[in-house]
Amino acid sequence: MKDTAVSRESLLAMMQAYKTTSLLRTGVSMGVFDCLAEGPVDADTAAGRLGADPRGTRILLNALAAIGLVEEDGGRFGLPAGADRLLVSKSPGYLGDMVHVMASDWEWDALKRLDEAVRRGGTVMDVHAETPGYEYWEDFAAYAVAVARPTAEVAADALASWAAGRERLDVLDVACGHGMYGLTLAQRNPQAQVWALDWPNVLPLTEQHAERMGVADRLHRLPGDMFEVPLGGPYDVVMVTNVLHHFSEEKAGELLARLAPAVRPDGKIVLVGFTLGDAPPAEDPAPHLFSILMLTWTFEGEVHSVPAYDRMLTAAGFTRGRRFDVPGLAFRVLVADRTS
Ligand SMILES: C[S@@+](CC[C@H](N)C(=O)[O-])C[C@H]1O[C@@H](n2cnc3c(N)ncnc32)[C@H](O)[C@@H]1O
Repeated sequence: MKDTAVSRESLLAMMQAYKTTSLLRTGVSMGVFDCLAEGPVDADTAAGRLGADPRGTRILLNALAAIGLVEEDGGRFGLPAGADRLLVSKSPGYLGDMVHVMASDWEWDALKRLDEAVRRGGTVMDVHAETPGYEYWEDFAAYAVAVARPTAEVAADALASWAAGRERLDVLDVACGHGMYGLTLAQRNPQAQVWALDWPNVLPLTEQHAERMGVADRLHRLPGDMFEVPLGGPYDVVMVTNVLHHFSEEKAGELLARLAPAVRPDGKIVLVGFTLGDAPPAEDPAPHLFSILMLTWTFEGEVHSVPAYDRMLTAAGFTRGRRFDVPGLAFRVLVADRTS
């Protein structure tokens, strides 16, 4: 049986977990893993390549070795299995960019004020996830692709046979960020046209991804507030991914009700997000840890349950969602049809 007792060791590890985060973030941002990608080197050589101080580099490399992100052997430092695939920027499985999101000052500064957010029951930040044009969303759009792409593939798979039979596939990607959800549909379906809705400061990033994915000629911009901007349409697919948890169930439901008339009668809505299940928090930690970020960073946001999503969907005029899991990630994809 798993030992769940709180121990001195577990508490001391928790108190210092931020050091691990800082080491990973520094290793990525200074290019340490790229510098070691060609093979092991000593600290002085690494310092020369990084343009950093030899003493600072030696201390950093030994600390990275202490947490297993680098291997040390006789004073030479190299990459262990996994780091070569996940932390070297040229690798197709590169995950390092996510430090600019998950280990960013934006998130850390918000979490420093968790106690105040708990007392108030929502954000105390002057600038936060609901601030129009928040700069964090530019970093998110630039760097969160590695996690979004596999989830977008699951969503595209879920729609594949239905989409293939359609002459048109007009897609509205609401709060699109990087745009991976709509852009993946465009890559898979040559008839697809994608309308990308987000704040004006984010859409240039979406356009860059569209260029890279070869679908920029089928991307259209809808800059503005998703609660106010004219939606155009109607659309065959409306995608609302990883944004409803910014709001209470009531406000998220209002957004879905606003979007519903923009969906063609035989169209579909696709939701993506963490979902809260019935398992105790210790058995399914991801949604609870994510809700902590929402508490510090939004007025009323938190992770919703699948029944809550179904309530919002049916109240807005959709069927309940068909649920698809994403291998290795805690996201769920929900696909629903219009009923009215
Ligand atoms: C967590 S990101 C989700 C991005 C993408 N849909 C995904 O699934 O990864 C939230 C996005 O919502 C956008 N956003 C937040 N509030 C918005 C609003 N009121 N109107 C338009 N976009 C908004 C942000 O700019 C950001 O790009």
